[in-house]
This record gives sequence, structure tokens and C-alpha cells, in this order.
Amino acid sequence: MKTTIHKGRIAGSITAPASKSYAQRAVAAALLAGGETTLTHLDLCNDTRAALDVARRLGASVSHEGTTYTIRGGLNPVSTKLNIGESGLATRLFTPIASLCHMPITINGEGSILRRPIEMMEEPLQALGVEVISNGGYLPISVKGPMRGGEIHVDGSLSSQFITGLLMALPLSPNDTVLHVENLKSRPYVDMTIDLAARFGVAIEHNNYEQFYIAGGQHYTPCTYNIEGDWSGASCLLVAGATAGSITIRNLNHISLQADLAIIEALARAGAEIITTNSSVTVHGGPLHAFEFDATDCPDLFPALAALAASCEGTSVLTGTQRLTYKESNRAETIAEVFGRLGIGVDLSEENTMRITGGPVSSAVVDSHNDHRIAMAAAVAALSSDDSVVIEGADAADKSYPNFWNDLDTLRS
Ligand SMILES: O=C(O)C1=C[C@@H](OP(=O)(O)O)[C@@H](O)[C@H](O)C1
Ligand SMILES: C=C(OP(=O)(O)O)C(=O)O
Repeated sequence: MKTTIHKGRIAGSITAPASKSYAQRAVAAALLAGGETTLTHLDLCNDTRAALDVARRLGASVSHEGTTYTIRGGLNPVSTKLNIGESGLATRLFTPIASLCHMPITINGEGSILRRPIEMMEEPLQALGVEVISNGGYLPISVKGPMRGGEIHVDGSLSSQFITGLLMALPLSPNDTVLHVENLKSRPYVDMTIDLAARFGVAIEHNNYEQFYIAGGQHYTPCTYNIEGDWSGASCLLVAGATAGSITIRNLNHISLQADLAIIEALARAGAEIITTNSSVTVHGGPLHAFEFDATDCPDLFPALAALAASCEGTSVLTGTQRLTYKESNRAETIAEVFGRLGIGVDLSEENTMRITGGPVSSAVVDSHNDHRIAMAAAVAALSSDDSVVIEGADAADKSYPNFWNDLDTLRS
């Protein structure tokens, strides 16, 4: 899909979509719980839809009325093939869960996930007694458990998602596990996992995120769990509030564990006016200035931060670009290309650093590279353009925020 976004102002309010990070974790916990779990405020995006499909294939029964989902859990595969769509989290979360089963299960996906590495899962799963065959460190991957527990080492520098998968699956293995983690990045996502597991009655202990102690033989207890609004999805439109008018987003919890709550700090550093209540955030624009921000632990914010920096006076310095190579696109390169076409200088010459010099945004045709966060960031930049920006591959937003283009329309009318 191609969409054209004209320059202009935004105002008004919208409701944040469900956090796909929490939704996928909650669907996994509901699958692992013997009994009926109710998930509320679960509006679907492609990644969450994929998680629900995988949960069904692994034995869950799922029904819903509106955004309230009832999931009857119990790990009991009805299929030996899982399709995780394009979701990095679903790949690295459901592979350890599938490894709890006695039968061989193959996990495959489509689009960008086929180019994203999964090699980090192989040795640790083997050390836990799982037979593993991958496609040279990429999908598809076949696993045959059951995963036993034990003592393993995992490098967390490329992704935290496999650690999330292990933390969620290993409590159900027969033996205890000591998981040694080096170089953990995206740490708030691990906090989200531990917190969600605790809400389902599962205990995970750790020593400064370096050793995790996971008792085996635990049980997930079914419960009613509300899916928080998504700070990641909201981040681009909050930036649009700062660069092109004002915005209120409801259904955002400002004491959330979500990594991308950090967008508030970046907006404040750039000089935006921010008002938070218990369940909403309002951002007003004004003169914006260059800011410095380390996004190592909240890598999904980079595209939104680039759109913010493009509208700031001066050169903003963002660190943590090493985290971006294996996202839906090579995101540092994609940001440099897309914002370069819009006339915004993006300098990647220093390691792990992105320098963005704000200035006028030119009309151009840009390609999302099938990356949802790039499509949404380009739309925000377009609001400050001299005329309009054509975004090719705009439907990439369906991965996390299918209603994004409608919400943007609402804010413009
Ligand atoms: O656990 C999660 O929900 C996620 C963790 C992060 O990935 P990495 O740990 O690979 O950085 C993030 O980029 C991704 O969108 C969602
Ligand atoms: C990187 C992302 O997701 P995932 O890794 O789960 O595909 C994202 O949503 O920006």
C-alpha cells in the first residue's frame, strides 16, 4: 500500500493500541496455564494474531467478545508446524515453549523474520536436552524436547527475546535452571517478562540480571489480565504532538515497565511540554532543540527519535545503534536512507551512534522497507514537510499498529 501524507497540524485525542509485547507474553502465559484466562483490552495486530495462532496450535482454545479474550490453556500440541508470521518475539518466545513438548515441532515465519538470526537459541536449548535443527542459524527451526532444565549461558547482546522465552518456559521443566546471561540489552523487556510471570503465579529470581534462578515444576495460574496500552506504538504520534501541534493519547500508564515509556524523557529533553495523568499523556509542541539520548535498552524508539530530531534545532546524538541491525530492517541504515531522502542529514560514521541534524523536511517518495516503525516515523516527518511525502509499503504498520493511519486521520480532521 502507498499512502501520501501532506504537511499539516494535528490536534485531539486517540486511544493507544494494546502493547504487542505484553499481549504476546500474556497469550503465552495463558497457553501455559491449565484453566481459563481472561485477557482484556486485547486489540489485534499481526504479531499478536500470530501469537494467538501459535497458542491454538500448541493446544489453547481461544474465543473472544470484542477485545476480551478467553483462553483455555494447557500445552498439548495439535500441530507440528507453527507459523510466527514476522514476529521476532514470537519466534524466540515460542521456540523454548515448543521445546517443552515431547514431539518434534517446526517453527517457521515469513518476510523479514527469515533474515533475522536465531542462532543464539541453538546451544542453550541443546544444553537443556532439546534436539535442535535450524536453517544455518535462521528459520525454520525444529525442536524436539522435552526441555529438562540445567545450567546454561546465553549472550543477551543481540536480543533479550530468547531470554524472555526461556524465563517463561523453564518454570514448567522438571528440573531447576541457572541461566547465566552476559551483556543483557533491552533489559526493561526482561522486567516485563518477570512481572507478567509473577502475575500468573510463577517466580523468577535473579542476581543483577546476570544469573537467573528458575525453579522447575512450577505452574501458571489462570487469571484475568489487562493488556496495557502500547508506549512503542504511541511513541511516533507523541512525537507528532511535539513537532506538529498537540496530542492526547489515552490508555497509557506512565508507571509502566515498558521500555518505550522512555519516549517521555526524550521529548522532555527536546523541550516538548508533557502532561501525564493516570491513564493518558498530552504532548504540546513548541520550540524544540537538539537532545542526546541512549536508546540501547529501548531500540524500538529509534525511528520515532529520528522524526523528533529532524524537527529539532541543532544536531541530536542518539546512541545504541548497534541494536538495530537485525530488526525488521537494518534500522540504522533504513533511517539514514529514508530521512536522507527527506533532506535530513543522518550521520552514522561513529560506532554505535546516530547524529541527526534537524532542518526543513523535503517532499519525497520513501519506502518503508516493510518496517512498521519506519513507515510510521516517515508519516510523522511528513507532517513537517514542505508539501507531502509518499510512503510506499505503508501497510507495514499492520505488524504492530493496524489502526495507525486511521488514528492519524482522526488527529488531522
Ligand atoms: O520482548 C519484547 O517484547 C521485545 C524486545 C525488543 O527486542 P530485543 O530484545 O531483540 O531488542 C524489542 O525490540 C521488540 O520489539 C520487542
Ligand atoms: C523489533 C520489533 O519486533 P519483533 O522483534 O518482535 O519482531 C518491533 O516491534 O519493532
